Amino acid sequence: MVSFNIEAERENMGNQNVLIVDAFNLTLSTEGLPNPSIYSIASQQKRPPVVPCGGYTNKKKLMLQNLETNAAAGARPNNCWVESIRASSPTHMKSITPSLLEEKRAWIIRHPSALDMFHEITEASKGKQIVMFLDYDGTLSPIVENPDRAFMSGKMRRAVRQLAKYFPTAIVTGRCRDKVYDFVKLAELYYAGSHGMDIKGPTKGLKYNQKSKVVNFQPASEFLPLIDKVYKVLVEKTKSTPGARVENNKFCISVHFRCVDEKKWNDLAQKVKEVVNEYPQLNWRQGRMVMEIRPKIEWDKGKALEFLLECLGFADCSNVFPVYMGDDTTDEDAFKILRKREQGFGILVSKFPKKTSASYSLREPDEVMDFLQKLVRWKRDSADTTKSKV
Ligand SMILES: O=P(O)(O)OC[C@H]1O[C@H](O[C@H]2O[C@H](CO)[C@@H](O)[C@H](O)[C@H]2O)[C@H](O)[C@@H](O)[C@@H]1O
Repeated sequence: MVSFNIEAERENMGNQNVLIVDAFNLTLSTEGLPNPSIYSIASQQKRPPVVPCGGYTNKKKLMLQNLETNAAAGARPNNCWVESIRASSPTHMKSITPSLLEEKRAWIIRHPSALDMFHEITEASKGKQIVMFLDYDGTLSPIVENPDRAFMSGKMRRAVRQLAKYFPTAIVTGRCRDKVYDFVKLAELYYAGSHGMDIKGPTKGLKYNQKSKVVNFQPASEFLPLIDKVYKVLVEKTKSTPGARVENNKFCISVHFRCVDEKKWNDLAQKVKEVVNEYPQLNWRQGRMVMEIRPKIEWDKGKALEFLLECLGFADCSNVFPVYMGDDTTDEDAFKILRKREQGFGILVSKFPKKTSASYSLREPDEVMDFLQKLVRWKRDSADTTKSKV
């Protein structure tokens, strides 16, 4: 018998109702199962389930159908929710077995290390302007229990500062913009806080493109009073759950599960959902051990990336090469945009195989730093070569 970790994420976005089940993370007996490659189920009412390729045993089929039914009914089965939260931020790979290792190898072939593929990446960028987009938590800073103490190292800050000397660089985060600025402390960057709902350009002058505009954009500003109100309601409602923490991210709210006893996760999720259900203008998504409550508007990290490219004067350019690095489900919106535009690359930061639209992977923030430093050296060296030829 082989057991897998679980990841089942329900994205509850507007009228979408999507359940993604990641087979890497699904705790199932896989005895006699075919290759459990990554699959997803789009669950929309009245639409028949999309059955994953390949045959599955009845037991697995049944479980998938149950998940489907639950998602369509707007409910998440309790054990599924717990597993989904647990797997949103795995700390170790359970039961490493030959077939799991095989899966991991197959995943790495599909999403090779950006460090190993450095030459290919820089070759593909030749003649184009690289623009860097960096998520914060789990990408520039390691994941820690206390969100107020998610500091990035001095070495990482130096790497990002160097990076911004050569490439337009933006921090794109779920956090409140001011808070992430307090962590990063670099005035020469663009910052997109609250999942891109609060965007501001550099306050210290780096001008990369004649056409670049001054940036100050808040597409969800009318939601501010509502977010403040719901934040207070959530603080009140969750105060009886030991370890629960509610974070006001200005245009969105995070409810943290990381320090809550696993036995209380269902209960906490239920409380949060009850509050959110009271406000049809809001919805929620699951992040790493967190529920993120936000305005129901068509705006996300992917839209923020496109907006920033436009501000930088690269709206309809073919000579731009955006690179987006992130570790979380919300970063997938940006990875998808890059795929759609067929420009640049997404790099997923994860030690564990995950369903992703990113092209490459890096295991952890230290590898992100190595990649950024390498990019700076490459750019510097190519600038020196050009100079010596002149
Ligand atoms: O878009 P991001 O920059 O990745 O922000 C997403 C959430 O990040 C933070 O929470 C995460 O990091 C915490 C500190 O390491 C960790 O304790 C938590 O479990 C993670 O979910 C931030 O605190 C949240 O508000 C953001 O929504």
